[in-house]
Amino acid sequence: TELEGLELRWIDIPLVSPFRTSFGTETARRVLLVRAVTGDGEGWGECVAMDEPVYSAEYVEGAAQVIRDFLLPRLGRGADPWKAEEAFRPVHGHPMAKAAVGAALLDVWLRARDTSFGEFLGAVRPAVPSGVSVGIMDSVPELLDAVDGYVAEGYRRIKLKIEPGWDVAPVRAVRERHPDLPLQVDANTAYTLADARHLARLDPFDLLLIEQPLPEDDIAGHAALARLVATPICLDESITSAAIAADAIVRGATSVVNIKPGRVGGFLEARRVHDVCAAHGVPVWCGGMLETGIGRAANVALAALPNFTLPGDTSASSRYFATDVTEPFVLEDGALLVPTGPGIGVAPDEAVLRALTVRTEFLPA
Ligand SMILES: CSCC[C@@H](NC(=O)CCC(=O)O)C(=O)O
Ligand SMILES: [Mg+2]
Repeated sequence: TELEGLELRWIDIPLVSPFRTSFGTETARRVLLVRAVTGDGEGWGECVAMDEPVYSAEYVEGAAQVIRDFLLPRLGRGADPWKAEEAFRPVHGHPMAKAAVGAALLDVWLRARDTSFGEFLGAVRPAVPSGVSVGIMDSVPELLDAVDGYVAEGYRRIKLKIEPGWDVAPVRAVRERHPDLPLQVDANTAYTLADARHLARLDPFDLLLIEQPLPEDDIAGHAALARLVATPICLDESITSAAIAADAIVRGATSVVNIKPGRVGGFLEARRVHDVCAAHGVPVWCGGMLETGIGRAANVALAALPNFTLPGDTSASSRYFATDVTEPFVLEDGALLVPTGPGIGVAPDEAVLRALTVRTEFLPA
C-alpha cells in the first residue's frame, strides 16, 4: 500500500536519575519519534540521536531535517522497508535518522501482516536476559549503592561507564563487593593507545569486555590495544555497518560487538551485523540509547536472535523513566519478555504521549 506521510513527534522525557558518561551528563532526553501512516495503518520508530552530537555526529534537530528534506522525498509514496533502505543509500551517513524511518515502516508493514518483530527477525527465545548500564558517579560508595540496587533487582550483568580518573578504583570496588558478577566497562572513546598499560590494569578483575576504549575511527588502534590488554575489546561507536564489523573483526580490533540498530542504519542492517559476527564466531549483545518503550520493544526482539549470547543494555523501563511512553518493560527473573504482538507489539499511550509532546509535524508523502 502507499505511504500517506510521516509524523515527527518531539517529546521531552525526564530521567529518574542523572546518567553520566565520559562525554557528559543527561537528566532528561529530547526524543524524536516517527509515526509512519500508510493505507494499512500506522507504525512507530524511535530516533536514538541525542540532543547534541556528543555520542556520534547525529542530533535530534539534524535528524528531523534529514528525514524531512532528504529521506522522505526519496520514499515517494513507497512504504516497503527494503525499497526504503535502497532509496536512502545515496544519502551518506545519518544512520539514526534512517533507522527511525525504517523502523516505523517495518512496524506498519509487519502489523499489516500480523507478524511480530521477533518472528520477522528470527528470535529464538521468548525472553532476553537484561544487563544494565551504570553511569559515572561522584564517589565509589554511591556507585556501590547503585550497583547493589541493580543486582537486587535481578540484572544479570553490570556495565560501568569509565573515563580517565574513574576506572580502576570503581571497577576494583565493584568486583570486591560482587566477586562473581558478570561485569564490563564502557569508555565511550575516552582513552588513547598510550593508555594501554593503564587499561591492562583492569585485566585482574575478570571483566567480560572493555567497550570502545578508543575513538570510533581508530580500528588499527583497537587492534594494537587488543594485543596489549587481556580483557576482550568490544566495539560500539566504531561499528556502523556489517561491512565495517567484518573489517574490524578480521583486523583483530574487536572480539565482541555491541549492536544498536540506530547506529547501523536500521533493523535490517542490525540483523546483517548479527549474521556477519556469527559467521566469524564473534558474540554480540544489544546496546541501548536510553530508548523509550517504542525503541526498547524492537531492541528486545532483536536481542532474541541466536548470536546475541551476552546480556545487553536492554534494561527495564524503570531504569530511566518513572513513566514510559508505552506499557513499561519490567524485569522478570532478570529478563525482559520479547513482545509477541504484531509489529513491535507495543503502542504508545496517547495520554502519556500528549503530556510529553513538545511538538509534532506531519509530513505528507
Ligand atoms: C547517552 S549514552 C548512550 C550510549 C551508551 N549507552 C548505554 O550505556 C546504555 C544506555 C541504555 O541503557 O539504553 C553506550 O555507549 O553504550
Ligand atoms: Mg557504548
